[in-house]
Amino acid sequence: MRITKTALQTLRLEMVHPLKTARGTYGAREGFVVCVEDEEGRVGQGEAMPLEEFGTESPDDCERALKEFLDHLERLPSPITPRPITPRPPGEGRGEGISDARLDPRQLPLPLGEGWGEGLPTRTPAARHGVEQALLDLQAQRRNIPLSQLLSSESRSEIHVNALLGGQSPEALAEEARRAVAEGYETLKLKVAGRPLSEDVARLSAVREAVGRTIRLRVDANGAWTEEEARAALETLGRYELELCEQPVAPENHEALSRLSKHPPCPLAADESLALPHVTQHILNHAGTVGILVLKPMVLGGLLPTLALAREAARRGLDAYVTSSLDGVIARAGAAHLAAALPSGRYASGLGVGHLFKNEPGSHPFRPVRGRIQLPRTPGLGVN
Ligand SMILES: O=C(O)CCC(=O)c1ccccc1C(=O)O
Ligand SMILES: [Mg+2]
Repeated sequence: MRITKTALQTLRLEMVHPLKTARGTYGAREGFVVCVEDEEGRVGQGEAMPLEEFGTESPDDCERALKEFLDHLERLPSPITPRPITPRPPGEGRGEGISDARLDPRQLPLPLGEGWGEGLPTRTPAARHGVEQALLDLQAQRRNIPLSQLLSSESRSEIHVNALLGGQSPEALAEEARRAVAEGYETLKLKVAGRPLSEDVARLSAVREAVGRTIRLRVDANGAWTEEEARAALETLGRYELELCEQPVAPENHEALSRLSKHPPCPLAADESLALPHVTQHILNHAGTVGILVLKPMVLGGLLPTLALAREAARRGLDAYVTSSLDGVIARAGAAHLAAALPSGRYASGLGVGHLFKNEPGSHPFRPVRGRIQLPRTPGLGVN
């Protein structure tokens, strides 16, 4: 494979209503679309949508890094020859499109191995994500298989997604929750914390009352509770039967996560913590810190490093699910292919956010229907 042409475009995503989280309020998102073309005229697409407060580079650093990556790709003296993907022998667990050895950063099948320093895979994870995704799209197209199949030969054909409830008042939330359930969603997610606990109790109880007991409810505190607040909040909110809570306390505070996990009213999931490599290592090495990882490919530096982390987590008995970081269709499409290729599909993915954007394309395969995304069977990413 030879890259004959590359292109970089800016992408601005306006939100219909600002999304309020305990970490900040998002009115718009800004990033880049990367295109790479091979010698036969196929085009691969990737997205870089930095989210600095979640540990990615700034938009300026992202743009600089993208230009460097693309310049490097165009100047490669010899064609990139991705090594053939060897199927795993039967009886060795899940079949893997990409074998574990090739997920080692130094063995990446793409010319993106450099820049993996200490800690984070790269100091510019969003840029790396964009370029890697475009190259993977191209690679899957050349092999005539969907991206999910390139990532795992046993990828699932559909994934479940959660509805993200953006409402503030109990009434607005209850209405949104009813609509989501009527549409077919079985898992709902609600942002909590950053407000008095009594408000969150009223909000959660309104949602639980609106949807009944069979619907899974997850909450996300975005790291805003102190350990004591988290203990009280989880105990109180836990009465409404929570599927899990994302990031109850500050990302670096793995001691608090471990203590909270001792008698948890619901399972705990690490999200922002995974932007801190030493905390991720701690979580992997110490069973019982948290049971679930929330994987954001944009923060983790791409689909392959994220898949490597998910497999490592599975080997250590941890579960994981994929969410976007409020990305555009291209990045969500990549994340959906990845979600289909994860070792476990037990937890719904956080990829149902398209309706939050003003300029979301009208019809595409990654818009959830009845709370599910059917992965397209077309080669590559499946986005035009
Ligand atoms: O999980 C979802 O449904 C949407 C993703 C989401 O909540 C999110 C979006 C942007 C930044 C952070 C987060 C988060 O999960 O904390
Ligand atoms: Mg979260």
